[in-house]
Amino acid sequence: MTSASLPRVSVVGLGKLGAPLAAVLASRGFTVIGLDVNKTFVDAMNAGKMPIVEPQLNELIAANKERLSATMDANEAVQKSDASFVIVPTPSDSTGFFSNRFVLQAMETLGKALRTKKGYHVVVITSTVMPGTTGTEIKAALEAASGRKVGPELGLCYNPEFIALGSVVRDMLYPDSILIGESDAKAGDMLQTIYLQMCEKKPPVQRMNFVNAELTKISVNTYVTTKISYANMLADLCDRLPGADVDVVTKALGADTRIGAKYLKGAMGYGGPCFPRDNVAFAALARKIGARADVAEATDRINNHQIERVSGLVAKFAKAGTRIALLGLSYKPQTPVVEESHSVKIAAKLADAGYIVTVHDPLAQDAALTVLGEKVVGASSLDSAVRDCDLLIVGTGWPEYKAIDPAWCKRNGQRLTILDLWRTLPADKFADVADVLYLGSGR
Ligand SMILES: NC(=O)c1ccc[n+]([C@@H]2O[C@H](COP(=O)([O-])OP(=O)(O)OC[C@H]3O[C@@H](n4cnc5c(N)ncnc54)[C@H](O)[C@@H]3O)[C@@H](O)[C@H]2O)c1
Ligand SMILES: O=c1ccn([C@@H]2O[C@H](COP(=O)(O)OP(=O)(O)O[C@H]3O[C@H](CO)[C@@H](O)[C@H](O)[C@H]3O)[C@@H](O)[C@H]2O)c(=O)[nH]1
Repeated sequence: MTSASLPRVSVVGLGKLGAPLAAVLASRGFTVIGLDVNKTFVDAMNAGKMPIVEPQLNELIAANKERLSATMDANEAVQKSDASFVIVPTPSDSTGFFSNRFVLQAMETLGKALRTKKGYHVVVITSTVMPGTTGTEIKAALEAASGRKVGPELGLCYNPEFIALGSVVRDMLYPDSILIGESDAKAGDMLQTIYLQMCEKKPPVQRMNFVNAELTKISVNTYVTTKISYANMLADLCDRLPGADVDVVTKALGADTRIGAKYLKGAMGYGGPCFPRDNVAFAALARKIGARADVAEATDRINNHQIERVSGLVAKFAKAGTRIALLGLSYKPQTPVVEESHSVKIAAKLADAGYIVTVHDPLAQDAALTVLGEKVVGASSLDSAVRDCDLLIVGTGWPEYKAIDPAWCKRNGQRLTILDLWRTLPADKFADVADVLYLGSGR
């Protein structure tokens, strides 16, 4: 299809997910206009360089700027598009539910703008929302603000993305499948057309009603985290069984095609903006409607237990007052994001227990120090962090840490203990100067 014959798209919310979606759509021939309430993001998109760490994002924006613009004016965004993807935050509230307050604000502004727009328009909710809310409060807010009924003149879809930070562009171009919850076939058809043009290989498209799509999104994450917590439960067992090695066991387990090898690394557990909150929301929903969610609750409990598991291990090797260097603060390598990072939680717990904690991260050190405040000290360099500690913890498996020089670990006649929570360092390389202890490996 030529650009002129493709639906024009607006993307509401130019954050970690919205900005890459706008760039990927433009790169596949769509004319895209971004809308955000944050002027910095709008100006940055128009200047061709977003302040977001994501591989290929700024290259795609620069290469496709003739089809990509941004505005703070909802009227302009609506007039210049046929479909609007809404990708605004849905933070967890105190009950564990995702709050729709920003989505509802977006329905209000988009709806008002739609009053003066002629012709068909589809509103696509991409933000992760609680099951049962697209067809109720979100639809009602859109209809009230626009003065139109969802139907032949106004489509509504729920269409979550299954992207992981650090591979957002690739995940959008090569998804396993596309999930569409639709108000009616006309809305779903338009969204399917957009995806079949956007994705490099034509993925299977799963179309259904809103609530099934909402439940599928949250179920994918709760199921995948169940695999991770299962691997961590095994790792805990392996810690205590001489000769056991969790990597050997999970490799063999993953070879069974009913189980599969992905997301089965028993190590520190999952963090980040999505996984930890999804089990909490799932369980809160189940409680509210009188169902049981034992698996989701256990998955969350095992994940939270990882912090105790590590602090218990530290206490075996070092007393309060010991100088500890904790390397890696982001919730996974290659991102500056520290939301729900186990490393940051471990740093806080150890500092509260009286250890003297120095922290290091290639990208996330500033973000982590904002959370941790004066409890810990930020390292001036990797080498000084390693040289000036009595116990070393590798909390996030950044590849950079493989290059740590064993000479930095030399201590006058003493051997340095290194707790390597993701099995990042090659233990043999340090054999002369340090004891590298891996979690999940029975001693
Ligand atoms: N980041 C991820 O890995 C990921 C993956 C899948 C799903 N999600 C979901 O996508 C949604 C957005 O996540 P994110 O990480 O991109 O958030 P983000 O905080 O990085 O970006 C959100 C953007 O929305 C803008 N915004 C807020 N209210 C607005 C409004 N009324 N109108 C226009 N813009 C508005 C903000 O200024 C910000 O730029 C959430 O529901 C999240 O759960 C995120
Ligand atoms: O075997 C594994 C694999 C991952 N993790 C941890 O799981 C977390 C999440 O990792 P990842 O999936 O790479 O990152 P996210 O960007 O959080 O993406 C997840 O969350 C998004 C938001 O819902 C979804 O869109 C994605 O499909 C889903 O993978 C990280 O802390 C990882 O260290 C493990 O502990 N063990």
